[in-house]
Amino acid sequence: MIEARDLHKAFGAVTAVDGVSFVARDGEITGLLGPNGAGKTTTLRMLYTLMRPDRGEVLVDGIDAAGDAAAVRRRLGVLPDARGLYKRLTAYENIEYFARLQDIDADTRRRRIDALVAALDMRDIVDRRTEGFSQGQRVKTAIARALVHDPRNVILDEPTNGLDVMATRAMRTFMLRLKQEGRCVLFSSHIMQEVGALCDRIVVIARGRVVADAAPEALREQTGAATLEDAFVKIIGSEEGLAA
Ligand SMILES: Nc1ncnc2c1ncn2[C@@H]1O[C@H](COP(=O)(O)OP(=O)(O)OP(=O)(O)O)[C@@H](O)[C@H]1O
Repeated sequence: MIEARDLHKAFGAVTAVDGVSFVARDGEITGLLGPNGAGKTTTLRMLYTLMRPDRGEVLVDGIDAAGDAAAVRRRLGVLPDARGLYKRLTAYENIEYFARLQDIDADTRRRRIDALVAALDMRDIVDRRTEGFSQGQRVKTAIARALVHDPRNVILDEPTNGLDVMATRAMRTFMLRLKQEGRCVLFSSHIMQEVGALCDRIVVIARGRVVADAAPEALREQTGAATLEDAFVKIIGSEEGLAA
């Protein structure tokens, strides 16, 4: 379980995150949805301990990130916005390097990497150096690397960004599989259809604040909109109206 409690973050005069609170539960997919610049990446960065909040708390499986960041990191698998692979290493070596950093023994390493390579359908690329990889191939490698220590909680920053239709579908299937395994899956997106199709819960963020937090169907009903996309536009529109 991942919990954001009243998170705040400013960069000079820019308030990126302004009191964000929500809970992402185990066995559910939670979508953080918002327009460009809403504060999604900044929120996720605080959740995965890359960035310290100015104020507020992050709890992962009840552990306070400010108190024990290392324990929180062990419980998290993260696909950051910058996918960053070692280009001279093969995909396998990239994944294995992270497994070694987590002190995973050789047998377990091999077993887990084989399982991830099969699940992500990356047998044809696993022994290639990552230099020159396509966007989709990079994302797969970065996800396998993020999950090699078998974390209970998974944070994905715009996981389908730059992927083609087939790769996007495969990514969605993979996320549903993580959910079925009982993990807590939290991802960011600005694509309404994607969030609507996948999520048990949608947290809508605009101008650094949570403006809605509900199941997709409830969100539609609350706004009286015909489609989720209309609901989203209504929610964001009213927020901007309020702030103007
Ligand atoms: N390191 C930084 N320095 C200065 N400003 C920043 C920094 N990181 C984020 N911001 C600002 O904070 C705000 C929120 O940015 P953030 O990247 O969290 O939004 P986002 O919702 O992820 O947007 P997008 O969908 O465009 O990726 C923006 O106004 C952005 O310019």
